[in-house]
Amino acid sequence: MNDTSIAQKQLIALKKKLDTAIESRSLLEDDFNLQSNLLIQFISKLTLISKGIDLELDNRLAELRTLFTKSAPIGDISDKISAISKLLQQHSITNEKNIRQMHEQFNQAGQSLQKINGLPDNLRRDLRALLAKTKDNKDALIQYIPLLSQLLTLYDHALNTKTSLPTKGLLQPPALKPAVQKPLSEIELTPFDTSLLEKISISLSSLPLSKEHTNDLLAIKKKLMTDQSSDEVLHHLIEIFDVIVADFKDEQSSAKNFLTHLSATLTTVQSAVRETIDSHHSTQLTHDKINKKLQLQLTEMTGSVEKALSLNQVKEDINEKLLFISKTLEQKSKFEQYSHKQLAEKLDEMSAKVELLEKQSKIFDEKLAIQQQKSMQDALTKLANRAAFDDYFAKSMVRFHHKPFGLALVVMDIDDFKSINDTYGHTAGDKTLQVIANTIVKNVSKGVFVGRYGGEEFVLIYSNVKQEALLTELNNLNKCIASLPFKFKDTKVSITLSIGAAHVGSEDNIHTVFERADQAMYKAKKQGKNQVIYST
Ligand SMILES: Nc1nc2c(ncn2[C@@H]2O[C@H](COP(=O)(O)OP(=O)(O)OP(=O)(O)O)[C@@H](O)[C@H]2O)c(=O)[nH]1
Repeated sequence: MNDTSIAQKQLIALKKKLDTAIESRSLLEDDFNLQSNLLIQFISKLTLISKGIDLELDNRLAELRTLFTKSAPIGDISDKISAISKLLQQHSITNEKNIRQMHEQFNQAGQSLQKINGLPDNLRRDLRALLAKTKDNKDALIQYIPLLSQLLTLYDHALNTKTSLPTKGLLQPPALKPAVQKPLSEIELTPFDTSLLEKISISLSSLPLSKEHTNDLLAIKKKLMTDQSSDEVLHHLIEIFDVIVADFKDEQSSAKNFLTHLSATLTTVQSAVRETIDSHHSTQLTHDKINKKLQLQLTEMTGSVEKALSLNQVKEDINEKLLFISKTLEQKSKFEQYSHKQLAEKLDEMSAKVELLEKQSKIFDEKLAIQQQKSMQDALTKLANRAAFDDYFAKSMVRFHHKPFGLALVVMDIDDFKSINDTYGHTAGDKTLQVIANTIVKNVSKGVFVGRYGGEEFVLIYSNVKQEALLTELNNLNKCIASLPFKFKDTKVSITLSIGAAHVGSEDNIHTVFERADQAMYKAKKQGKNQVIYST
């Protein structure tokens, strides 16, 4: 083989190597271009998402994109990326702060809405469900948007029910339009808003007044529901204030009387005790005197015996001294009788006073107990009220978490109760509430807590019940209520309940279990009312 052919062979081999290197380089270039494109696309998307959040971030992302498009040196790209990372880190901290703030604002606004009196039950229920959904912080601000929209809808409903908005919270109440001055005759003839009257009437039912004043209030309540011109309503409202003030004054003067009696009796008992102590002192002194006299007489007698010269003289002396001693003893016995009698009289007097004091305290204790019972009792149905329910349920939950037992909560709501009020009047509505309350009490097992949660909603707490037994009892109760022979204005009316029930589980707290029972009741309403739904 000559030199030329060797060189040619080497040339061919070199060309092959060169071709392979070019191919690899173009593959690498394709790969790099693909990755760059992907990165550029990613940066573009990131730019779109973060657009408007921060101008500096916008600019830096645009610069990074240009660096990639120009295939700039990796050092420049890496510097840009680290600056962007720092910015994003700051944003993440601000974002977390914003989420926390939004969470607080959201809940504050929800709770402010909850505090408004007279919200319709379904609105209140929806609000409770919404607040339960936002109990924990969300991961992103964006998740609050649908929740905020729901909250705004609830505020809108609340506004439409014409209740006043709270002054604090997410939304401020809209500025009121200046009232237009109407002619006096027109004002007097304007009928009063009946829903407002209903609310006043419901609040009146829960006032814990004395029996006499409660009857007065009931009479005014009746008039309030029939006379509805502004003038008449105003007059009845003043009457109501008068009754409340009179009850308050009675209560105050009865407490004052008791305290005056108590103070007088205490003073007499105190002076009797002081007198007894004084007389005990003087008795003691007299006793000591007599004892000393006796001692002296005995010593004298011993001395005269020792000094006597004859037996006759001893006899005479002793006789004389014994006479003195017997007189002193007689004096001592009389004195003792007298002081015993005096002490007994004083003790009798004192025990009579203490007895009186005990009687007065007992009366006051009973009054306090009645007052306390009233504050835990619903005035209309005489069932336990919401405060009593909260207290009982909280205690039951504590017991349950200490040692689990068959604890179940039931929420009941009268179906279409508004139409009873609207068609047959508020008094018929009140009567219905009373009859239903009595029927519930009569038809549930012994030991079940029965309370009026508010409006036409009742709650039961079972302390030891299994699911099957609970459902049997609730279904029977439901049938019993549905078959009650209500008759208003000669029309037979059937009234039904929607019932939701749930057992307490180890993970539950007061709110979660109430929510489940309430949701079950709501489901019963949605599925056609007059039924029991158990939440598993
Ligand atoms: N008479 C009377 N009515 C009351 C009392 N408390 C609440 N209400 C009325 O109960 C009604 C409840 O109405 P809604 O919340 O619309 O419920 P509903 O008509 O029962 O409808 P559903 O719950 O969907 O079956 C309102 O008209 C309240 O005024 C009360 O103490 N006495």
